[in-house]
Amino acid sequence: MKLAGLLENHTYEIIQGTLNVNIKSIHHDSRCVDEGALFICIEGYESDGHQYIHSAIKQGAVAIIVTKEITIEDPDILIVKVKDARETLAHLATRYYNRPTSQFGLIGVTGTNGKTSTVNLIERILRYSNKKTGLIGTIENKIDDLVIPTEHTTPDALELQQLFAKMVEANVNDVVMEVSSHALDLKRVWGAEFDIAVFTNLTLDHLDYHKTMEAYRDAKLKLFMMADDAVINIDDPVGAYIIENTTSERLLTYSCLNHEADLYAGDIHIDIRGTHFLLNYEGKTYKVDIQTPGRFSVYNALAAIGATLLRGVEIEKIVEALGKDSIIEGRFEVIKSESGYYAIVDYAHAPDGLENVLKTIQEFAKGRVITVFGCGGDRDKSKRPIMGRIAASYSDYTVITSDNPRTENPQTIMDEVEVGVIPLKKPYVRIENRIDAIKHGLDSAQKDDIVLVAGKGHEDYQIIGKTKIHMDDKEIIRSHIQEA
Ligand SMILES: CC(=O)N[C@H]1[C@@H](OP(=O)(O)OP(=O)(O)OC[C@H]2O[C@@H](n3ccc(=O)[nH]c3=O)[C@H](O)[C@@H]2O)O[C@H](CO)[C@@H](O)[C@@H]1O[C@H](C)C(=O)N[C@@H](C)C(=O)N[C@H](CCC(=O)O)C(=O)O
Ligand SMILES: Nc1ncnc2c1ncn2[C@@H]1O[C@H](COP(=O)(O)OP(=O)(O)OP(=O)(O)O)[C@@H](O)[C@H]1O
Ligand SMILES: N[C@H](CCC[C@H](N)C(=O)O)C(=O)O
Ligand SMILES: [Mg+2]
Repeated sequence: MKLAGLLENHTYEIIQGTLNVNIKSIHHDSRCVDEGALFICIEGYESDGHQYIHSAIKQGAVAIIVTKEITIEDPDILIVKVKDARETLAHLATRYYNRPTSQFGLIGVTGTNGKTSTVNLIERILRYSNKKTGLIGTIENKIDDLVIPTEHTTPDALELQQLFAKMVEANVNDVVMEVSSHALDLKRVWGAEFDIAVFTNLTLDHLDYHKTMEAYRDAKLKLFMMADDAVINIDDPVGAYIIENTTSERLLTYSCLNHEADLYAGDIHIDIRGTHFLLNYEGKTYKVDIQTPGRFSVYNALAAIGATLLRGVEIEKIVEALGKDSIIEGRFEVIKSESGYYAIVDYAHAPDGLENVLKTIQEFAKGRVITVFGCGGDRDKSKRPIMGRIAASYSDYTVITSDNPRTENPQTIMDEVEVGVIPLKKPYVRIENRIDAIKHGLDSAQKDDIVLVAGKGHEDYQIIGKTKIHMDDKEIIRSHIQEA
């Protein structure tokens, strides 16, 4: 493919060489460069792509895109300068793969919590209505039944467009994806043609990256400048801000508090196995049953209902699909022990998520609540004492442990969590080893107690330093208790 065509409608400056060069592949990682490749240099958070130009050329790169002044001895190498390498990467990737998102319906879900849950519900509803789907998210990527493992919630622009192109090849009708705030800020979804954008909620998280809640909110808002239609939670104050600023033409609002919303859920009943509510839509009432407990699950269901309605699925079919299959891996998964207590594995890893899950548990807990949790390293530190306070206030006993410490000292992370726990003057313990912590939580439980194991949900690993070891909360629980 000629670079001239790929760069059409983009601003750039040729430093040396001719645009007539044939590009066989595009890479931003020098380690992947092969013969005939275009190498695009990104100034990143950890390193600078410009450092790797020479090794890229050695490996066969014929063209380099830069944002800095550089000189190269080989006059045959094409050098092009652009202003924003991440935007250029997305522009090139979109064109290289022939604008795949113009070939299917694309739904993007953003918000602090509930993206994975909502995306999976949407996929299940669409599949239940006989659509062929693609899914991109935290747990995995999927093309119809084919599961593709993933590292990121939202892949980088190159990987993303390549994945979209595979979805086109597989003739999918609809793709539903999680769009993280990092992805929006780093232009990973730049150039994707969204039909629908969904807003779940905005609460404290990721301030290590965005610095302020306003910047975090405005990163999320970008998705609502890219989509034709939008589905918005108006119970979250940021919903109004999005409605004010979005360029989407058609809006569907949802709420559990405001009868004026397009989709309103009332008469909510929660038990340990699920949630039941009455949905008001276009003057009619529908009884909805989902298999995840909690008000937050009602919000996720409403978001999924809104998105699939906009994709043309009939309301009756949607309600039927939700009733059949709405359990999501690692999201409020319940394991009952033979001796009559329950363990719940959940991915709550931010204050709002943890509070929602614990409030839900309070609604049906007959015995004591024991919470085992920690916070991830190299991530927003401000949430640690807040999560500590929330855990201790809603639990009878708190076990502070390690999550993914990454390059931080786990004891320091636990110290920061403990700062929030201490003032509540309730029983707690620190056990760094997560396996021992979970076992201790379970051993402390009696009939009717609930042991919440939070933070890692579906994750089957623990990241210590830069190393991943196998660790699976559900597996640990199942091997330690007799299941009922
Ligand atoms: C802040 C962030 O998201 N950073 C991501 C980003 O890094 P970066 O662009 O700054 O890249 P860098 O590592 O500094 O390297 C700069 C450039 O040099 C290149 N390079 C590097 C080394 C080399 O030998 N040769 C080479 O060419 C790299 O390919 C890159 O182009 O691009 C990298 C490659 O795609 C990602 O691995 C990296 O994810 C980091 C590790 C990360 O942890 N990101 C998390 C926070 C994230 O994105 N999370 C969200 C979910 C959040 C949520 O749940 O809401 C997600 O969407 O997953
Ligand atoms: N709508 C919601 N509102 C608040 N909390 C929620 C909601 N849905 C789920 N949660 C809580 O947040 C946790 C994470 O949910 P989920 O994985 O769906 O969110 P996410 O937005 O995909 O997270 P991530 O940013 O890690 O991808 C759940 O395990 C649950 O505890
Ligand atoms: N997508 C979230 C996942 C957090 C999961 C938790 N187990 C952790 O490692 O902090 C993040 O990157 O902040
Ligand atoms: Mg997710």
